[in-house]
Amino acid sequence: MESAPAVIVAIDGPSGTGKSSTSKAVAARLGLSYLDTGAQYRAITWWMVTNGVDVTDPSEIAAVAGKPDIVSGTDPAGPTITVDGVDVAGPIRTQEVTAKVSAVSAVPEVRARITELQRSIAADARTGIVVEGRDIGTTVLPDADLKIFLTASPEARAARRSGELKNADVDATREALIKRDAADSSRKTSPLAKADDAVEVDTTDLTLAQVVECVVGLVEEKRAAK
Ligand SMILES: Nc1ncnc2c1ncn2[C@@H]1O[C@H](COP(=O)(O)OP(=O)(O)O)[C@@H](O)[C@H]1O
Ligand SMILES: Nc1ccn([C@@H]2O[C@H](COP(=O)(O)OP(=O)(O)O)[C@@H](O)[C@H]2O)c(=O)n1
Repeated sequence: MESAPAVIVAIDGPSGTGKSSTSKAVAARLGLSYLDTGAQYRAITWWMVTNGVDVTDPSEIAAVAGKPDIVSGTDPAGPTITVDGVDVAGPIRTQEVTAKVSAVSAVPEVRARITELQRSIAADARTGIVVEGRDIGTTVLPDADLKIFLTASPEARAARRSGELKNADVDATREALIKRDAADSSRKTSPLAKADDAVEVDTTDLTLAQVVECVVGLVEEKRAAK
């Protein structure tokens, strides 16, 4: 029997809409690989900060964008991320990296490098892959079999995020999210955007389990039609 063709799923949307949790669960359920592209942009930002690069200067960022070696492990049960062999899963989630990542990810040389890495990881995924980010459906994998664009109200997103961070103030978290989304949506090179052929799912009043069911159903429909 021939094995099923690889299926490529792109999941995009603003921060806190449930991309990572949904993508991991869908990939695990369907036996697919999983790639968190936000973690890659956070990793290159962490490297810039650690190496004293002035992240307010795009030309300084561009000049060293090719230096760090970023490797992503794509098992949805235990995704990993290293920079030059160092495990950075923890350090990439600090407030400092979160505050600086939009500036670094807006630099075209950074996007070109990370996009190439993402495409090669997707091409290597034997059974297929769920790739989550901001520009996967529009730019990185425009021929994906299924594109999902997750949304949720800023209040729901801030409540979810501040639930994860100890002592986080919901209002401050909401303002920070809105600011980062605005930066990500307004940059020139491949901004956060819904692809014309993406299915939009508003997760404000859905549980994570409901979102996962919805996406698994859509992937299965696409697989059946392949
Ligand atoms: N539909 C949902 N309802 C409630 N909480 C959710 C839902 N989806 C995700 N979450 C929670 O919200 C937080 C942010 O989700 P995450 O998947 O990291 O979002 P994103 O990757 O879009 O930033 C996590 O703590 C996650 O468990
Ligand atoms: N495909 C992507 C994914 C993330 N990013 C950038 O990386 C940042 C962090 O992404 P993330 O997915 O870890 O963010 P959270 O929503 O998890 O907080 C975003 O705010 C964007 O600036 C991007 O530019 N393109």
